[in-house]
Amino acid sequence: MTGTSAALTPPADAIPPVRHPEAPAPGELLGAHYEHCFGCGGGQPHGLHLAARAGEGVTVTAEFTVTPDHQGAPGLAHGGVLATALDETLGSLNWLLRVIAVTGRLETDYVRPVPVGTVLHLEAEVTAVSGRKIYSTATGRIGGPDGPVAVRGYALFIEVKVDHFIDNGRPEEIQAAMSDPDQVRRARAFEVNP
Ligand SMILES: CCCCCCCCCCCC(=O)SCCNC(=O)CCNC(=O)[C@H](O)C(C)(C)COP(=O)(O)OP(=O)(O)OC[C@H]1O[C@@H](n2cnc3c(N)ncnc32)[C@H](O)[C@@H]1OP(=O)(O)O
Repeated sequence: MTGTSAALTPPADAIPPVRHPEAPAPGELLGAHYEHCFGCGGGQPHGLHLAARAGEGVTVTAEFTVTPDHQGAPGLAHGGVLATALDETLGSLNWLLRVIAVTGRLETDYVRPVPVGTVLHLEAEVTAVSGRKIYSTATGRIGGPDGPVAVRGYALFIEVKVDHFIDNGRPEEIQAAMSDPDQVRRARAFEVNP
């Protein structure tokens, strides 16, 4: 069974997404937006280390290798970890819009079990924008980029100001991220257009 709730159906007056003119070129790796992000950061030994690449329009592709650290049942990926991979891939789309946004709602269909050692091939696209609301979908395939679908995700991201992070994040990490001498890395920690 598949499908999404009404909250994930764009309203009639939603508009198509507009790729930012300075978005990374199709084929370019996006890189980690924050070293300590569980989804993409290199500083998380058991994280997903998901690598996303810009596609055409407002689309991305990404890969994530399931390791023994990501198990739920013996030899199988944990469903929450797979949701994280979808969330991270969907979240990276907002970089192509150059909008700061957080996940408001994420729905997931689990279609096939995903064994440890599998490379999950993800693709995602923004389907519509309505004010602060960004609607997007993703699929994760196994056995290759054209292999069978194992997971699907549907999300609503909500645009926020950088204050969302500054006001709500733990001060230690906020201070550390803001005092990073690298201006681009400092901006991307908060997913801000540098
Ligand atoms: C290179 C890599 C780059 C970057 C790559 C980055 C990848 C990151 C991937 C991971 C992303 C995350 O995990 S983000 C972390 C997980 N998410 C969070 O922590 C968010 C926690 N929630 C919140 O802070 C808040 O609820 C917000 C910001 C989402 C919304 O609060 P708000 O700003 O007060 O806005 P609010 O008025 O409530 O909502 C605005 C509109 O959205 C709708 N709305 C809000 N929430 C929902 C919802 N759950 N389901 C349906 N609709 C919703 C409202 O009805 C309203 O519609 P209308 O009345 O206007 O029609």
